[in-house]
Parts: sequence; C-alpha cells; structure tokens
Amino acid sequence: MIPRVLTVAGSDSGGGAGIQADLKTMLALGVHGMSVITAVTAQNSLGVQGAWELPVEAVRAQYRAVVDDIGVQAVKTGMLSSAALVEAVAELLAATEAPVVVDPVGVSKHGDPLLAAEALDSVRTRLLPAATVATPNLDEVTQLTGVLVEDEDGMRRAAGAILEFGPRWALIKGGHLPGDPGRAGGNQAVDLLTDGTEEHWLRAPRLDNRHTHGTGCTLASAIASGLARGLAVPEAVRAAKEYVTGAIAAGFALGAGIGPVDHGWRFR
Ligand SMILES: Nc1ncnc2c1ncn2[C@@H]1O[C@H](COP(=O)(O)OP(=O)(O)OP(=O)(O)O)[C@@H](O)[C@H]1O
Ligand SMILES: Cc1ncc(COP(=O)(O)O)c(N)n1
Repeated sequence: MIPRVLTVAGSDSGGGAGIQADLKTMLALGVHGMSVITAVTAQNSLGVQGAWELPVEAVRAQYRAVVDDIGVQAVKTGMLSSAALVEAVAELLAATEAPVVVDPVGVSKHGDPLLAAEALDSVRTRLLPAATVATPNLDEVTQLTGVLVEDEDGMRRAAGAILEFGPRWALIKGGHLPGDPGRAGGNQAVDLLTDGTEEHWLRAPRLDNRHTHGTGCTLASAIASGLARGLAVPEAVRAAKEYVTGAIAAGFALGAGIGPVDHGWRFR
C-alpha cells in the first residue's frame, strides 16, 4: 500500500510554503499526502498579508477524520499559530505510534509572525517531547533555547539544548549561517542531525538563489515521506537534504519578491 503522510500546518495561498509545499513534496516523493489545516494565510512572494486561525475543534476533527479511517505512517507539523493549537496538536500526537517530524515554525522568511510569542512554552514542553525529529532553523533555536549560533560548534550546543526538551533527534538547519567562505560552514549549507549519541553533518553547496520560499517546509515533509517509507532517521534526513538542495537549485522567480523552491524539479 502507498505510504500515507499527514501534514498539520498552515495554508500558503502563494503555493510555495505551508500545506501546499508539503503536499507537493509528498507527491514528488511518491507518498499519499493528507492535510490538517491549522490556519489560512493570505500570502505571496512579498510576505504574509493576513492570517486566520481555525478553531481547535476544526483541527481536532480533521486529524481524527484522517487517522481513524485512513491511518498514517508519518506526521509532519508546521505553522501552529497559537498556544491552544500547539497544545491540542501535541495531545493528538502523543497518542500516535507513527514517527512525527516537528518543524517549529516561528516567522516567515519575510519576518511575519506565524506563531504567537506566548505559544513558545507549549512548543518546548508539549510539542517537542512528541517529536521523532525536530527541525528548527537557527532563529527558532535561539527563540526556543536562548543559544546563539554563529558556527558549527554553536550548532552542536544548540542541538544539545533542543534534545533536552525531549525529541528523539534534533536536526539543526544551518541554512541561515553566514555564507562567507572565511567562516565556519563556508560556502556550504550545513545541517547537524544528532540524537545525542550519533552525529551526522549534512553538507551541500550553498546555492546563490534568492528564490528559497518554502525550504524548511519542504525539508521536513521530505523527511516525513522517507520515514513513512520505512527509512531510518539518518537515511530519511540524508535523502530529504538531497531533495531540498535540488529544489533550491531549481527555485524560480514568481511575483515581485522571493519565489518558491521547485518541488517538481526531479520531473523536469
Ligand atoms: N542557499 C542555500 N543553498 C543550499 N541549501 C540551503 C540554502 N539555504 C538553506 N538551505 C538548506 O535548506 C534547508 C532548510 O534550511 P533553512 O535554514 O532555510 O530552513 P528554514 O529557515 O526553516 O526554512 P524556511 O525559511 O522555509 O522556514 C536546510 O537543509 C538548509 O541547509
Ligand atoms: C503557512 C506557512 N507555513 C510556513 C511558512 C514558512 O516558510 P518560509 O520561511 O519559507 O516563508 C510560511 N511562510 N507559511
């Protein structure tokens, strides 16, 4: 049977990030994608013009509808908007046996808030403990742990601090590390995956493409797709990194601002 993967995230009307990025990634990676929509955003290449949260009841009902009938081999979470939604989703996830990828989305690439500040504590104490893999970027690491990351040693400290909240694995995304060849990371986009025992450094060439809308959503959904296919976490993350690197390389202009990564690059 085709592996089934569920994304619990916000809708991006521009189609580059959020639910839309997740479902496109899942299609590209050969799994059946399903969605629980937490919020609707009016969004394009220039930013987020508006966001409307769904009632907790609507989120719970979508989740139950999918899990009770169809079943899931992996779940991915993205924009959760409020403390009430974080808590409700964390409670649902605590009861699933499927692997869970938590992308603790805080702000959009344009700096628009996608999570209320008062929800951070629920992310730390309720959501992260339910994660098989947590995938914070460097800004999210600082918000969640207070650790400021400037080099690869900082990424190691950040991973340790994230693991203390209880996820099985932490994937620290170094996409926002300065790309100056003189600095740690240099002209590479470096991520660190660790469970506190094993350490896997994932390196790819840092691509000079400004059309990177949706990188984080795409990476997390690709990891969930690999896990649903039965890959172990390090293999799923390695395959996902390869997929997102290709998608960034093929990212294209759309609208007047930052265009999306190309989820369909392998078909072209
Ligand atoms: N310029 C780049 N070239 C190659 N890889 C990149 C580049 N920028 C980011 N990446 C990679 O993309 C993945 C997502 O990382 P990033 O730090 O951009 O996540 P994010 O900030 O959560 O994404 P988003 O901005 O969509 O929320 C990581 O594997 C990272 O290394
Ligand atoms: C609904 C939604 N979810 C997630 C993101 C983060 O993606 P990015 O950082 O690329 O803007 C987003 N912009 N919108």
